[in-house]
Amino acid sequence: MTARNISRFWEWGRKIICVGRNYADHVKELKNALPTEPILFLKPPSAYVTEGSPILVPFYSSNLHHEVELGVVIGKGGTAISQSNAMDHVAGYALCLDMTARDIQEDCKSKGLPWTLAKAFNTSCPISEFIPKERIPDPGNVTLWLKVNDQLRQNGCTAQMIFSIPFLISYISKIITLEEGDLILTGTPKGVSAVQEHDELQAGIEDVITMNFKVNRKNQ
Ligand SMILES: CC(=O)CC(=O)C(=O)O
Ligand SMILES: [Mg+2]
Repeated sequence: MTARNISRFWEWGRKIICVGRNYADHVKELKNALPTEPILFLKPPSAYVTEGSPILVPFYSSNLHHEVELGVVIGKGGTAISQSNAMDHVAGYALCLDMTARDIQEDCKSKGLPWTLAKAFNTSCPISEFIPKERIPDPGNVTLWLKVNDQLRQNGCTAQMIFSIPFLISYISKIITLEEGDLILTGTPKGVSAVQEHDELQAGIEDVITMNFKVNRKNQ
């Protein structure tokens, strides 16, 4: 059997674990309460979409939002990983969008229902190429940005995260065993907004990477 290549981790069928409300400015813009512990939810591997394929608006939503996030790709699995060892479990990073059907999320929140329909639909996790760990020496201090049709909507620094990457790896791995190829989405800074069919999204991490996606017809 040929060895699998971590640079195509999205083909492995591993977990996508997402952290919500990890930036105070985004918590404020959505009028949510600041979390005292990380808020976690999952996306299935079928949520992945890579450049060249479109983001599809789910047929049941009329308010699809972008959320630009730093993704952490796990290179070495583990359970109850300590914060001090956490970065040894990281293979690299990916720039990610946590596409969110905001109208559906608000409805789920008001009814006390899970966020699956709002967060886990096909193409809800656009990702960049794999970024080897060495290319981001300090993931706790990099700037992420996102433009819609050339207009800057999000521009935030990972230094503003409420829960750091080592803390998140340690916290998550006490609850959900991490495996090689898993991806952790670390939350979005402020500036989330709606996208429409035919919009063009561009996002980047400083001078490390950029990625482009088109928004396309409804996903049904
Ligand atoms: C309110 C949210 O959708 C939480 C989330 O995903 C985030 O990044 O924050
Ligand atoms: Mg998010």
